[in-house]
Amino acid sequence: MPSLGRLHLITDTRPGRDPLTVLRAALAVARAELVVQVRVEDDATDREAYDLTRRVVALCAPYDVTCLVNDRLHVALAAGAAGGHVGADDLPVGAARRVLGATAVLGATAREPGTAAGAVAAGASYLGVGPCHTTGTKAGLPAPIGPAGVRAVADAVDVPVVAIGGVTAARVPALLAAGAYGVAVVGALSGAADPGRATAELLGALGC
Ligand SMILES: Cc1ncc(COP(=O)(O)OP(=O)(O)O)c(N)n1
Ligand SMILES: Cc1ncsc1CCOP(=O)(O)O
Ligand SMILES: [Mg+2]
Repeated sequence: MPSLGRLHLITDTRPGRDPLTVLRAALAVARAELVVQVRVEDDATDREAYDLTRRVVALCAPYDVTCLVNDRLHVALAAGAAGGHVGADDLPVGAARRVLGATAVLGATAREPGTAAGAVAAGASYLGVGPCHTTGTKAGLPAPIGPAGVRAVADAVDVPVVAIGGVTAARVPALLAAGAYGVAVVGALSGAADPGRATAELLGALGC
């Protein structure tokens, strides 16, 4: 399995956003430190998810950047992505591993140590842990777990912990100190006036 990048860019496909422009800017700066997760709105069609993923895979290939697909593992397989990410409302981790195969990258969402250990035992190769901080990107989430919550999970598992939710460059040091391996962001790049510069700031905070 290839080593995992530390900066995970999750696509923002809300109306008015331009995920491919943001991706191009981030790729040029981050190169192989980047992981891209294609995440579409729940009401997007599989065809829309597939078309976007094909374009992302093509953009990532020259940089040797890993492309993952959120939730829709059949889209990941069909579009030639390196793997996927599942949470509590998606396929169970063990089933996701069977779908993707032994060598794929498989992320699972965890907010507490017991869930995290179970996900790793079932085949997760990394964990997305959060929300760490308040986020305006996804509604209906439980209260933020903060760096202390990240530490509790990181202490319980031996796979990379990727902190998510309200992550900014300024918040990265505390997350790393809590045991995070990397971070996943939507708004910090999608909402940035200069996504290339924002990528550089996040990488600098990550020590990349
Ligand atoms: C890296 C990472 N961590 C967590 C999530 C959230 O996944 P999930 O809980 O399934 O929620 P949705 O993203 O599907 O709305 C993630 N996507 N990536
Ligand atoms: C999908 C998801 N799951 C937990 S927080 C989150 C959204 C993160 O977005 P942002 O980086 O803009 O806070
Ligand atoms: Mg999900």
